[in-house]
Amino acid sequence: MKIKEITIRHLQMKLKAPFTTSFGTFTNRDFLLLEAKDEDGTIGWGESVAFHAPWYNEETLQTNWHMLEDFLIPLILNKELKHPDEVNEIFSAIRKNNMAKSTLEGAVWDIYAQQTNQPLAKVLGGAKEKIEVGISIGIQKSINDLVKLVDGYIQEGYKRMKVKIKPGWDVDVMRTLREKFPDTAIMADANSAYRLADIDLLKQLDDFDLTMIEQPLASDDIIDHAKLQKELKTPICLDESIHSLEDARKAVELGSTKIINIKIGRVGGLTEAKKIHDYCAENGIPVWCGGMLESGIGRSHNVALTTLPNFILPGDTAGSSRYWEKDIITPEVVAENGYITVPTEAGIGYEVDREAVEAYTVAKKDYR
Ligand SMILES: O=C(O)CCC(=O)C1=CC=C[C@@H](O)[C@@H]1C(=O)O
Ligand SMILES: [Mg+2]
Repeated sequence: MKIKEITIRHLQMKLKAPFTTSFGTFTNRDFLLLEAKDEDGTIGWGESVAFHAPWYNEETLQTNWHMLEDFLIPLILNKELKHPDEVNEIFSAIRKNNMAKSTLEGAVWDIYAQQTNQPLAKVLGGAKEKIEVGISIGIQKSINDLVKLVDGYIQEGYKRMKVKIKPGWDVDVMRTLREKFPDTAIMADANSAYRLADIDLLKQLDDFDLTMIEQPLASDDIIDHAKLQKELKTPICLDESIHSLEDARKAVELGSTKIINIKIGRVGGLTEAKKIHDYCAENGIPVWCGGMLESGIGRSHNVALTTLPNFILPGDTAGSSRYWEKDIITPEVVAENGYITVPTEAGIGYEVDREAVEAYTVAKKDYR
C-alpha cells in the first residue's frame, strides 16, 4: 500500500453537554480528522484526540497539525508499506507527539483492513462480536444532579459508571452513590488531582467497593503510585502515566498499577496499543479502552481495539448520542443495554457522512 493523498480537516462539533476539566469548561470539541487515500483509491480515516488546549497532555490540535504537516506526513506519503505496524517503526525516530502519530497510523490501519477485506477488529486480532461499555460522567453542580444522571444511564443499560473526583468532590460523592446504587460497578477518575499526602483521604474510598481509582496522582508518575497502591485496597488504574509498552512494563513491575486504561492516541496508535494489551494479558493486568470525546471515527477505532481478549473491563466508548446531536458516521455507534455490536464490514465498518464532515469543517489542507 502507498499513501498518495492526505487531507487534514479541523472539525468543530458542538457537545450536547459542556465538558468540565481542570482547564475549565468547553462546549465544543475541536479536533483534526485525517483522510488518507492510497494508490488504488482506498480511503482510510484517522482522528486526533488532542484537545484544543494542553490540559490532558502537552499535545494540542495545533501541535498535531504542525507535527503531521512538517514531520509525519513526509515520512509516510508515497512510501511503500506492507503492514501498518511499519508506521510505528518509522515514527520511532520522532520523539513523543503520540496523538499526532496515532492520527496518521489509524488511517493506514483502516486502509489495510479494507485492502485485506477484513473488519479492523479482525486484523487487530479481536474476536468479540459485541463489546461491553460504560459511561464517564464529569463533575456536576450537585450530588443530586449526579445521582439523577447515574440513574438515567443505568436505565439506558450502562453497567459501569466512571465518576470524576477531585478534593472536595470525592468521599461524600462516592458514599452517596454507593448507598443509592449498591450493586452498580462504580469507578473514580481523579485526573491527577491528588498528592501522596492525601493518602488518608484516598484510603476512605476503600469503603465503597470501587472497581478502581484512575490516575489519582501526577500524570508523569509511577513511583508515588506504587507507594499509594501498597496502602489502598482499591486497584489503581493508570491513564495519563502510560505512553508506551515500556511505561506499562515499568509501572507493572513497580506495582504502580493493577489495571491500565489504554487510549489509542495517548500511546501513539493501534500497534503500540496492541503491544500493551498483549503484555498486560501475559502479566494478569486487565485493560479497558479509555475515551477522549471522540467523533465516530475515533470511536470506531476504540470499538475495534476493545474486541481484543484482555479488554475485560467495560471502557469509555459510549454511543455517539452521548456527545453528538449528529455524528460524522452512519450508522452511528449505538450502545444497547451497555453493549456495542462490532461491525463486520471491511475497515472501520461505518460509512463517513461527508456532508456532516464538511458542515463541521472549519479549516482543511491537502497533502500530495
Ligand atoms: O470519551 C469519553 O466518553 C470519556 C472521556 C473521559 O472520561 C476523559 C477524557 C479525557 C480526560 C479525562 O477527562 C477523562 C479520562 O481521563 O479518561
Ligand atoms: Mg482518565
